[in-house]
Amino acid sequence: MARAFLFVLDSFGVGGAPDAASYGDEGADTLGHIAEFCAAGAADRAGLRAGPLQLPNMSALGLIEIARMASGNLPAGMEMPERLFGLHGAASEISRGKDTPSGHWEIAGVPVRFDWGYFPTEGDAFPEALVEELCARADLPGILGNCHASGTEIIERFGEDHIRSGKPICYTSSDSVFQVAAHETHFGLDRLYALCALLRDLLDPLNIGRVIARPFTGEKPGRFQRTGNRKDYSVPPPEPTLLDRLVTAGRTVHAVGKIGDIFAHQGTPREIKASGNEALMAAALRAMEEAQDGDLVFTNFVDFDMVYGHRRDVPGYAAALEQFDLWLPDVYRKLGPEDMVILTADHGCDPTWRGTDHTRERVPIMAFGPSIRSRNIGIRSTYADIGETVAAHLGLAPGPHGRSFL
Ligand SMILES: O=P(O)(O)O[C@H]1O[C@H](CO)[C@@H](O)[C@H]1O
Ligand SMILES: [Mn+2]
Ligand SMILES: [Mn+2]
Repeated sequence: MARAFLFVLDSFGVGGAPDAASYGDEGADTLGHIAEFCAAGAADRAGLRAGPLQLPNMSALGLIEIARMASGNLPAGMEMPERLFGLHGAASEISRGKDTPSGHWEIAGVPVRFDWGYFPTEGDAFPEALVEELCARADLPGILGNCHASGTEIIERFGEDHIRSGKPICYTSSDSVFQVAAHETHFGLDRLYALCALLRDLLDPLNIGRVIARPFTGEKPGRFQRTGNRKDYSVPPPEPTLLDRLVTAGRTVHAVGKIGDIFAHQGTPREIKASGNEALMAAALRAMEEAQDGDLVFTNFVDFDMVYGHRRDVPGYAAALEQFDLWLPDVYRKLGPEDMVILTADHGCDPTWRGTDHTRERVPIMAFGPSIRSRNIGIRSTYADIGETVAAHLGLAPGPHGRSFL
């Protein structure tokens, strides 16, 4: 029997979402703009990388053709491969949110057709009654922030005040999210987690998708650093996902990185934590060795989004892609004759775009394995086709959303 390995390059969009304009994202193109900056010499960084974007392995898996199909543009400066391997295509998202849970759940066969709750961009972000209840129940002297913000900027701004006052830094973004930044030792990591768990309960009636704990260390601006102890408190998916279906069928889902958190720990009997793309890839490769016939290894590579996309760091994003590309032969070497790998993404986060939020884009689909012949699978109308393909590959009955491209 076969095994499946699903790798989500968090935020690696390829532009061209048909509904981008209604998100203010018309023209956003994570891959296209990174390639353009690289080709123009605008993504050189001493000691890190230089010149045109080099992704030879993903190009051989059809990435250049994917970009052309998805956005209408060829990524600048990238070299055309001599021949292609595997299935290649792109997918549009039908879930309304361009957030991580919506993207992952849709990949796992469950599009999100309802609207999440969001916090206002003007004035205080959080309702007064909520803040009062939070402070009373968690015995807090108040909160800092209470606005839309970039997570690294807001700890620079309020970090010292937070250490002095003991007030947690609370902020949001264009996602359905309540984020709490607090110092790992001055405030305490367990106390931060307890606060986020309490918030999770308080925010359910407002239909907020996620509460995120954002612990940091350091004593003053310029020295504050977020740690790998980030923790997401997601609401559970609205229907059984591919992961639940696999577990019901007696399979093991190996959830690497933040997959467990994203699925609210449903259908993730085995969770493997790692911080940083390199450690995540090492963990994924180990899980590939351990996976049995019929299993799924599902890995999220969060750095693309968290460390480079939201930070609008083009050279950093380009270097992370180039590094990831070099790991692909190691992935290939772990495959048995019936196995399949799918590389995809959950939304865009164009590092050249205004603001610091996600961007509505199509995502790439690159599927490969020793027994998978090269074929163009076109533009799929939902990410759910990815989950249905994994389901078909692993011998599950079809689910209610999406269609397998096998
Ligand atoms: O700016 P930071 O804290 O990285 O937050 C970003 O990360 C969150 C989850 O992806 C997004 O909602 C966005 O706000
Ligand atoms: Mn994401
Ligand atoms: Mn993000």
